[in-house]
Amino acid sequence: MASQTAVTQWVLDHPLPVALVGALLTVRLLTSVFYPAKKSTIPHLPETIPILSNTYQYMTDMTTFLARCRTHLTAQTPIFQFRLGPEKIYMLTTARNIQALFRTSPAISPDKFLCLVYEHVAGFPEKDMNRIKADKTGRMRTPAGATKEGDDGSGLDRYFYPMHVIVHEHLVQAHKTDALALRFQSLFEDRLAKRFPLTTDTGESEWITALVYNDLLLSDTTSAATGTLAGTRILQTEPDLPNLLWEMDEGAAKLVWGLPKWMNRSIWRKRDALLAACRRHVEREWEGFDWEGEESKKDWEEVWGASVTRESLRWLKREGWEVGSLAGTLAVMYIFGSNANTTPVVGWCLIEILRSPTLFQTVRSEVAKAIVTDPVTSTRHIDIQKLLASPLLQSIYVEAMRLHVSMNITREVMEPIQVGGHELEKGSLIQAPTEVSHLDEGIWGAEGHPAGEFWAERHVKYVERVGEDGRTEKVPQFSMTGRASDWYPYGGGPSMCPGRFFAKQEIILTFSILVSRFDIEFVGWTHKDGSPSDRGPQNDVRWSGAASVPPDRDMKVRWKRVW
Ligand code: HEM
Repeated sequence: MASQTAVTQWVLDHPLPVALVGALLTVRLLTSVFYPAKKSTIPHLPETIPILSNTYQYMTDMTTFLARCRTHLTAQTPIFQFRLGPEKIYMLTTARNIQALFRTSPAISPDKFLCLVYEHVAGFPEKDMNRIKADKTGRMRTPAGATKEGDDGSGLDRYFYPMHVIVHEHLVQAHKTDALALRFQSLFEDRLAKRFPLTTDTGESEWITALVYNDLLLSDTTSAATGTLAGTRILQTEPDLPNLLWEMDEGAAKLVWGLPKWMNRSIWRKRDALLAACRRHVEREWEGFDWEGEESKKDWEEVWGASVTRESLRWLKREGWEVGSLAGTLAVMYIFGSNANTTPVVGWCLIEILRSPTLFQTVRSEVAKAIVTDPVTSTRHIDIQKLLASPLLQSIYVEAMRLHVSMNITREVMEPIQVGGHELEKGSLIQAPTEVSHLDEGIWGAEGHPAGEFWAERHVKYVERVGEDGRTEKVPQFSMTGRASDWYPYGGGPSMCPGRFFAKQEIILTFSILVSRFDIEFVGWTHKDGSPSDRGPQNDVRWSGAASVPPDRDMKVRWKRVW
């Protein structure tokens, strides 16, 4: 009787795992009826209870699941399969297989995963979700499945292609990205000037003790990046926006796969709060904005921010999409998705630079080469193009992304396709976990610098060059030769992240501005609330497989602005 009560109590105390196991058992039963096992040469990921164990671990403990993937995915066995409930998933690695995944082919589509994001995270209304799900025509001008030559898809209700065109015109083109980077730089420096005012007597600010990640980056970088992409007006009318965004971030990875509302109401409430703020903004500003005027042609204006945001929303409205889809696009593509992925990487770059006094000084000298002084006003600024040319700074950026972006890049098999000598079944999913390729010792390991460790110079090589005086000298060069395909934090192929150029500029600019304009002293490691911690930060495993992974602890520093 006592043990029966204990079991009942355990069940009552653990509603989530119990409900999940119940649901999985049902799925298992239905699956064995509707999906009878077919013979396949692709090995299965071992598990104790068929379908259940792997699914449960995938949903509840991605870090351990990915650690198992790292042991099972090898050069000899670069692909295996497992079931995530009713879905068959192939997990794969090696540059060759990844390249196959990223090629433009009607047999492979990235849309299913994006649809999950639109539906569960961006909250697109049902009618619009049906339009997106019905669009099987891909991102190319010629619709996938076009039957006659010259078919340009006119007359079809397309979503992915027109959005692809807008995003590429306004985000990928170099002059657009450069304009965004300049805007970010000026908004970020304005924030810093307000927060760390220079005193008239010393020309420097007061010393301030603060947490690098939770105090500074989560507020000041977020405001500058949001102001750049989504405009500064929304930050004035919805001042709580940065908090809403980071509150939603706590559970966003769980939302993607459609976690039912009753299982975690607070995550849904936070999502709804961010979406509601964006919806209010769209409703408040739409009518008053002159959609034909001068402002509507600029690279940036304060109401919608970057032209990519304005043009995405303009297109959706013109094509009859509901206001909920406009708000979801603003919230998830241009506010949440961008901040939630760039900020953790900036955080890691800073943590690595500041924890080593030698690296801090080296980075400072490197950034100094990109500082330009105006001959008339004597004011200084950082020249972004010079900064981005630095081999060391690029290497630090690539290294932080390698170690701290963990995404299972997902594709759907639309037609049976051969990958790595195996035929993959139509209707199944393929995932390439960045965590497996990015931590591969054989690819990234170097003597004294194992793949799992941060090494600022991992992507710098020294090449001989004949100088102007005729003497041979060794100069540093940024290099990923031979391993570029094993680094894919931005995915690849037609759906490759179009924000990657801006993200790189934002990340390198942010840590360079802080390191060059501030004197900084390390005080100690802390928990997120500022209480002392006995260790430095590690990846916060709750984000594994789904995003850039933030640090689970923080770094307390004393700093003052010196210019
Ligand atoms: C470190 C920062 C970032 C990371 C790691 C990242 C990563 C990714 C990944 C992995 C994808 C899916 C690619 C695929 O399936 O092949 C993606 C898509 C996308 N990203 Fe990013 N991203 C970052 C920053 C940004 C920024 C700053 C923006 C916007 C300004 C952005 C906008 C988008 C959009 C619009 C898509 C969808 C593309 C499509 O469906 O064709 N991302 N991103």
